[in-house]
Amino acid sequence: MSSLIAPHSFYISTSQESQDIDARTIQEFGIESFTLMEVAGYSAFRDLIQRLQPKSHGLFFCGKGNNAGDALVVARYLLQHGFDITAVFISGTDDLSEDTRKNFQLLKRIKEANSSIGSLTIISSWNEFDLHTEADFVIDGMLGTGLDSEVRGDYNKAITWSNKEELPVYAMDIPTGLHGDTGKVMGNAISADLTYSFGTLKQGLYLNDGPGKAGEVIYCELPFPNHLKDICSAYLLDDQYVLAEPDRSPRHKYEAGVLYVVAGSEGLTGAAMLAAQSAWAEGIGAVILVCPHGNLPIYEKALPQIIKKPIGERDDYFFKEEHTEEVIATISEKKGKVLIGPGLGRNDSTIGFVQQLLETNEGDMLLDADGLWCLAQLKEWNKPKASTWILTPHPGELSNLLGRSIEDDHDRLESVKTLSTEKNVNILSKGYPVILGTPEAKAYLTSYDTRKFSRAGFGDVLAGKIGAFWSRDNSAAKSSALALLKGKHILENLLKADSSRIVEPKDFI
Ligand SMILES: NC(=O)C1=CN([C@@H]2O[C@H](COP(=O)(O)OP(=O)(O)OC[C@H]3O[C@@H](n4cnc5c(N)ncnc54)[C@H](OP(=O)(O)O)[C@@H]3O)[C@@H](O)[C@H]2O)[C@@H](O)CC1
Ligand SMILES: [K+]
Repeated sequence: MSSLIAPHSFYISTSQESQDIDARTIQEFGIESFTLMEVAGYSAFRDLIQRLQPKSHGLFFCGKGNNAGDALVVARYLLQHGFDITAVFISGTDDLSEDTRKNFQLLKRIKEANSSIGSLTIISSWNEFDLHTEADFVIDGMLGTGLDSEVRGDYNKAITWSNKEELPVYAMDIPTGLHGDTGKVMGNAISADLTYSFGTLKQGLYLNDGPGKAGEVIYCELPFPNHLKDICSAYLLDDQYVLAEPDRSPRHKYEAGVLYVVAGSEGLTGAAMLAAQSAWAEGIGAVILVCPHGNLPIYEKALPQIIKKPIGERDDYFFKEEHTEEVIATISEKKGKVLIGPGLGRNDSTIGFVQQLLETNEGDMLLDADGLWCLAQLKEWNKPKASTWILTPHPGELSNLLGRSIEDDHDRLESVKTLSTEKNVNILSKGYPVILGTPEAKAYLTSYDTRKFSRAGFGDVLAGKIGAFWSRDNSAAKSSALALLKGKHILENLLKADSSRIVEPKDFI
């Protein structure tokens, strides 16, 4: 069982899922759509008013669907607070959705009733909009989850105009033109500084072009009943719910966790060292490096604190099939987790060794680097029933495991969900975002910039950390999440001290 229970504010939905939750809240639960729109707009307003210059001038770009209605609610509140509002209806005002039409009436009515509030200017088509209009900010209420194809007509012009101006842009729900599921730009998309995501976080905000287009994402709660939100199966990873690290004060050396690192052939010992050092730095009871005997002198010198278990003969510099039994006996000595892969190499006999180990070792295994390559060569994955696996592929390795290329991050998300469920494994798919898939068909996405971790060596450090956390905490998902968040915190601190700093794997040990 996955132990990561995300609070509802971290639920990620597809457009269809959010429309279903909307519809069921209205029809089954009995909250009217007009009320939902009011709550959406009001919660965006509450945040916005703290960011905007008092009584400044906002341009509200509106479509004709409910996304525009959200923007008009914001406009009504800001108008009452003395802001000047220019509402530009890209498709005119004749064909507005029912709730949006009502909000349009309310906006006009509030101005008519109060002459002392801000000014209200209505522009009924893009053609009537003066391109030299001076304003302080843009509210994007053109298209939300209703986007169904590449952006059409004057929306394109409004997006291009906005992207050329230097004004801050605040998007309602999704930046116009960004696909809510894939995060791809549909021909053209507005670049927002901030996006208010209503009711659930929209998946597209975190995939492909999403992070670049959405800017900061703020979740706005809507009165959806919790049980309806449970159709979501993706979540944003966050410290708030990934529980604090397990207790670091060991009662007995081995009770604080044992990690076997099966790694490091000749010429590739650096990877094994990074992984072992990274795990050791987490203060676990023991890190036991299981290595080909010939490489022992290198490790004796470089890793004095780490227990070494040399395998085979003094002239064995890589793992061979004949080592399988000895390795199984070694990793069965004490209860622990096994990290296999860093710097193993791809010798035929090493591949045979790894494959035998995968099929016969009943314990829990974390497969990284060459370990994944060996797995990908197998037609069938005969994972022993009792064992839990965590796989940590980068996009190329994920492609190998799938036996096909991956188109983009949306494809990667779908593939990780399917593969982890079908194969009953945990998959930590590296990339931006990192996607953590569990056998229960749940996916957790990182929200910070993981691109700094793409250089060689970071994978070994991450694998060491996951292994260390896993050796102390029995949940594969939580261990993976703790390791990711640890990297995030270290990165934030390093960049706080020096924002231009080039980070290296050893910074994260
Ligand atoms: N439902 C609720 O309870 C709540 C919903 N909420 C809000 O509603 C939003 C969803 O609203 P929605 O479903 O009305 O769709 P929306 O994004 O406004 O656009 C639809 C219009 O766009 C048009 N159009 C489509 N594709 C296009 C393209 N490529 N290029 C150009 N035009 C295109 C299409 O017109 P067409 O041209 O097809 O006639 C259609 O009329 C959601 O994101 C959230 O903000 C919140 O208030 C909370 C409660
Ligand atoms: K929008």
